[in-house]
Amino acid sequence: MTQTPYVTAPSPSGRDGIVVTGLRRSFGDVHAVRDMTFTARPGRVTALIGPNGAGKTTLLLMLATLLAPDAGTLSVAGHDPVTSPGAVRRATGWMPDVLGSWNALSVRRAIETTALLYGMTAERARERAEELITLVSLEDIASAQTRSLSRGQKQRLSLARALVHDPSVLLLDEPASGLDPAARVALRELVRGLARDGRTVLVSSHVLAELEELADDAVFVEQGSTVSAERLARAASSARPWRIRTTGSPELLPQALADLQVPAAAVSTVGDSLLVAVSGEDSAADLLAGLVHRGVRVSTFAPAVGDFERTFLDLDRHSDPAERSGPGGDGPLDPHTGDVR
Ligand SMILES: Nc1ncnc2c1ncn2[C@@H]1O[C@H](COP(=O)(O)OP(=O)(O)OP(=O)(O)O)[C@@H](O)[C@H]1O
Repeated sequence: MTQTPYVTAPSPSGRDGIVVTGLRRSFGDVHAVRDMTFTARPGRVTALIGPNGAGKTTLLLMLATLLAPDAGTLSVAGHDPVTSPGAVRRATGWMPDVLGSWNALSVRRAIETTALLYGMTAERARERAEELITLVSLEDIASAQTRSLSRGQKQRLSLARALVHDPSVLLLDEPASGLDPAARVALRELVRGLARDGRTVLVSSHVLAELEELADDAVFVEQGSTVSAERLARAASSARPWRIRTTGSPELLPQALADLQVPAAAVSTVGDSLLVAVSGEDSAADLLAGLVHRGVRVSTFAPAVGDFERTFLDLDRHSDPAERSGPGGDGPLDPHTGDVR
């Protein structure tokens, strides 16, 4: 995707972002969304993180006016999706996890048609389609029928359609799914640029590694409920593994760790690294200073996993098993696949 996105200043209503309070939605006796409360702020990318079945898509559908809540309040760009769906749709770009497209239309015509549905003139719709085709790098297949697109190409078309009316709020459900590594990097740059211009971006994914570099903020969801700030703080303060690699004499590091009275149970070996469980950034800084002081030549000293992943795994460790029966998310999340283990 190109680095020169077509973006204009978002509408002033974008200043309001997304505000969700006490949201609930059930399907029969399946409580997909039990109690969600969070804010996604303009100018920032907010990650919606949770295992399969946690209620992310159900939430996004309610924000996009496509599903009515049973209880709670919602505000999108200052409008209520229940009472003002038209205003919310004008302000919101929605990228679903699976593209529903007009199979026989070309990529170009599909975007033009979306633009016409948003009330643009035929000429403006043609211009807008070209802008977006360039933006998401679909130039080579602009004339191809959408039925022939690969999954990754469909994702790009879906994003282009979400951006047609230059929305101030973007709801992206698994946007990187099916993209190759280069396209993922381009998507990240594009989405970050859209947020920098003042848009509110809410991105759902269960692949945490993907979200680490994309998002500014995170909302964690488990079994239909957002995780409280208190539980997040508890998770953040618990011991986490740091990866340490050294050059030079291999016995120096274990010796220095012993001198620093790091318990043997806190140390494990993975490949050519040691993983050391450390509580908090200050302790990590002290440990690094201690190693260097003892002459250890440290070449790598970093958290073994990303922040989102660590927090999610810690949440799982600290959760009450009695609370863990629900419509989904019954086991810990595999941070790479997002599957429940
Ligand atoms: N229309 C529906 N009818 C019945 N149950 C539903 C419906 N939509 C969702 N559910 C159930 O609600 C729960 C939450 O589903 P949802 O799709 O919101 O989760 P998700 O977090 O988006 O999951 P994933 O990461 O797998 O996409 C699941 O148990 C799902 O089976």
